[in-house]
Amino acid sequence: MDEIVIGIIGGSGLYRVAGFADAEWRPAATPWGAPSDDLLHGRLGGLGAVFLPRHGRGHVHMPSSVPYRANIAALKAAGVTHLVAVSAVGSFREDMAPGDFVVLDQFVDRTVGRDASFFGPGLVAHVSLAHPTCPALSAALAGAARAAGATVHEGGTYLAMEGPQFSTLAESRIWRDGWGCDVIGMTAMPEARLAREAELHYASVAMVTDYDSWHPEHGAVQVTDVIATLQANVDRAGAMIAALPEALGAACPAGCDRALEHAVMTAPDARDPEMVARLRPVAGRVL
Ligand SMILES: CSC[C@H]1O[C@H](OP(=O)(O)O)[C@H](O)[C@@H]1O
Ligand SMILES: Nc1ncnc2[nH]cnc12
Repeated sequence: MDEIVIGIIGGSGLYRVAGFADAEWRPAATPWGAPSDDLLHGRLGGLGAVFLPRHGRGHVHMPSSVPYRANIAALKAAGVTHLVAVSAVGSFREDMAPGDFVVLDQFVDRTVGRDASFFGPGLVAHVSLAHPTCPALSAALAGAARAAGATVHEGGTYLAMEGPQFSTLAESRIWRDGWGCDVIGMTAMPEARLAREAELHYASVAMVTDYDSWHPEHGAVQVTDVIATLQANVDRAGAMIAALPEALGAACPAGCDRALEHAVMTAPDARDPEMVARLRPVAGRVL
């Protein structure tokens, strides 16, 4: 296996991580602009590690305006091979309670108008997204979350809504009762799509903060509930991240790092040279 570099995208409430050795914030630039913030480079349990707060320090980016492509491209360019996304979610399930961690394995995308691919006219590619997360990294992440003392659910379907408003009662009921989704948030898409295009091993852990709007015995979600639960969980999230290097080990059986192997459709002589140059930082391996 090539040298592992762990990437962490911190969601709402997770704007910094403690425990990185040799930590240094450094700016980054990509063909898709600047990422949400500088990247925190360091070492974690002997491995290279890079942290990026999805909304920026101080929470300045809306879910709709997070520069998702720049974020994934900057992490890839920083050498990240294994990417863990952390996010806050509402729960559609009684047994996925506030404070619990859910290691996601599926996503339903209800976002609109976000830039969801690195590819485009002049360089067309179609990766598989049937299994959007890396099974080996997800198992390691679940182990790390357990080691940190969290109640962990392995597997869960995340409904990605556009936001920024929370869902109506009718929407909440459709996604829960009709579509069978487990949790809801506003950011995992297009992040998961782009991680796959960038051939990263990708795993996503959702921290449940509320029961969205459907639960008859809980009031509809308010941002104050989300923040209160996140504040109570931030140390646990930090402990999970610290435990990750030791939990890693099993080789990926899914070939996440070769996702582009047969994905590019555009004939070599029909490719737009500018697109090819732009794509090199994320897809250079197959171009
Ligand atoms: C602060 S409540 C709504 C906000 O929280 C989640 O953020 P993230 O996914 O980055 O943890 C949700 O997606 C919304 O952006
Ligand atoms: N109920 C909810 N809906 C969307 N995003 C969320 N983030 C945390 N709770 C949420």
